[in-house]
Amino acid sequence: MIPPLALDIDGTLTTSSGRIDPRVFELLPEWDAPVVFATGKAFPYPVALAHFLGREEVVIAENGGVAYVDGETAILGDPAAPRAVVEAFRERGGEVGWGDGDTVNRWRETEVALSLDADEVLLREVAAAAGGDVEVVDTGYAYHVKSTDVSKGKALERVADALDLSPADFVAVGDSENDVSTFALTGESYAVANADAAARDAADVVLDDAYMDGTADVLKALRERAE
Ligand SMILES: O=C(O)COP(=O)(O)O
Ligand SMILES: [Mg+2]
Repeated sequence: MIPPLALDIDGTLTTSSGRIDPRVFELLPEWDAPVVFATGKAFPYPVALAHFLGREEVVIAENGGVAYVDGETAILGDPAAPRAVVEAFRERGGEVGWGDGDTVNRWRETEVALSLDADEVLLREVAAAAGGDVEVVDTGYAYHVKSTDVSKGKALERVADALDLSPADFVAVGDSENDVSTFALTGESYAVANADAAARDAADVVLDDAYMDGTADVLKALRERAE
């Protein structure tokens, strides 16, 4: 049987330049099991990806702060503490760094994402001063200021339950520290070759190939195994 998938987006379904790899549109529309997009990006991004793949929209956004399955949205984190940290960071001269409009944060419900150009040392200092409830996660694409009790893994437990599955039924592919909680719960976990140290350590297998080259290899192998 073809297994359900829990797929990270940035660094996993993309090219090295951050574009969605065209093989996503070949391999995923016909995948005959649930596909959960589990991302640090805001809610509309994975919804749009699922929509334009013609798939059911089953998504985890904001590193687990938002989950959507069976037409129901669950907000799984309180934005107050992360927002207060970013406010204090700004008061000390820090900049979120996305420029005017800030579509990165516009639709965020539970956390705040900052550009990698932001002052990381100051951000971590301000977050540490807030006590243990807030953490800074570096995905390689942004710094995320989030509640410590929010994770992609916890959200996957909820989504899997709604699908009458267990997280252990899933195969996960990812590339960064925000995928570690997913890797801990899924039956099989793969880190693409571009993955950071945390994801490499947590994965069952570190792939030889990077970005979608690695992910496509996993998907092809899973399909062959199911035949
Ligand atoms: O938006 C980010 O920072 C990372 O997103 P990802 O979880 O899909 O890799
Ligand atoms: Mg990623």
